Amino acid sequence: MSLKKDIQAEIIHAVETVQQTNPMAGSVTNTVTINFVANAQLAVGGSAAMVYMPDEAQFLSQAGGAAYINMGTIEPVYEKTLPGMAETLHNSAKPWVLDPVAIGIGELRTRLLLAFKSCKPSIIRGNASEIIALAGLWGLDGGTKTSNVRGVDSQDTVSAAKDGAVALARWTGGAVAVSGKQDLVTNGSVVALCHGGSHFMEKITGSGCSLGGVMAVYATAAPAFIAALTGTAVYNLAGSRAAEKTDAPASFQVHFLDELYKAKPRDIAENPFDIEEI
Ligand SMILES: Nc1ncnc2c1ncn2[C@@H]1O[C@H](COP(=O)(O)OP(=O)(O)OP(=O)(O)O)[C@@H](O)[C@H]1O
Ligand SMILES: Cc1ncsc1CCO
Ligand SMILES: [Mg+2]
Repeated sequence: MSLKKDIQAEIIHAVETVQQTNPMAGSVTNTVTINFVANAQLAVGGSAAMVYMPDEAQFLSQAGGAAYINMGTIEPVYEKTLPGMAETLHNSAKPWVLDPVAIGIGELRTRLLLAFKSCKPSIIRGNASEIIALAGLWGLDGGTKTSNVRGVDSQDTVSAAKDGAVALARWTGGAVAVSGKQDLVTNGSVVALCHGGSHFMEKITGSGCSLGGVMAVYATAAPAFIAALTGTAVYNLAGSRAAEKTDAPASFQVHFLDELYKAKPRDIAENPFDIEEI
């Protein structure tokens, strides 16, 4: 079988396993999009739980099959919550997803993101500006501390983040997913370019945050690269289908959740992507 066919078979297996087993992936995630993250995790067949406190994060890290840390809005308590949570996940070889939202803003976020370097997130998911900036913050090739981060929305192209994504994946030994008009997903030796989605995904907040939460759900059932690809594929599929049903963002968000829920394993695996071995 070709590499692409192998990957598609693994995607089907990941989707079916999640739909059959309702796995829990706990999150510490931002207060802007927390509800959308939970709803997206439920729509693909997972179970969601969101916490803030250190002991609760420890509990979820052990109870869940994977976990999600999203840095979008941080609180002083996160200084106690997040480093311990990331260490527990790393030490217990539990898959975890990091979304370095708003990297570059503020001293605490920078300190927390630096501390995650040694905890090697299984999947790093971000838009292009965030991936370039994280590779720079961690001192890896392909990153630059002067990426065009301005807030939480990307100011860079996905292709500009390729070197940083590959360097991050080689550091963690996991996968990196860069979102945008096309999505780039890599494990450091294979780069997939994934197509689909809709421009409306830029007009609703949290399409990226919720994608990170969905990747954590798939990471309970599949290796990091497959989990990242599966999340990316179901988002592109559901986004394209939702855009056929509406011409405005609020109803797009409703249709999008419905299409996440309705997406079939084979259709997800067959959503278009190209593979490059590097
Ligand atoms: N112009 C576009 N066309 C098609 N799909 C898109 C487009 N922009 C974003 N997407 C899709 O939207 C999802 C989120 O990507 P995006 O880059 O907007 O994340 P983000 O900036 O981190 O979002 P947020 O921070 O609001 O959660 C991905 O599935 C991506 O494929
Ligand atoms: C808008 C916004 N601000 C902090 S987190 C967040 C959600 C999208 O990343
Ligand atoms: Mg984001």
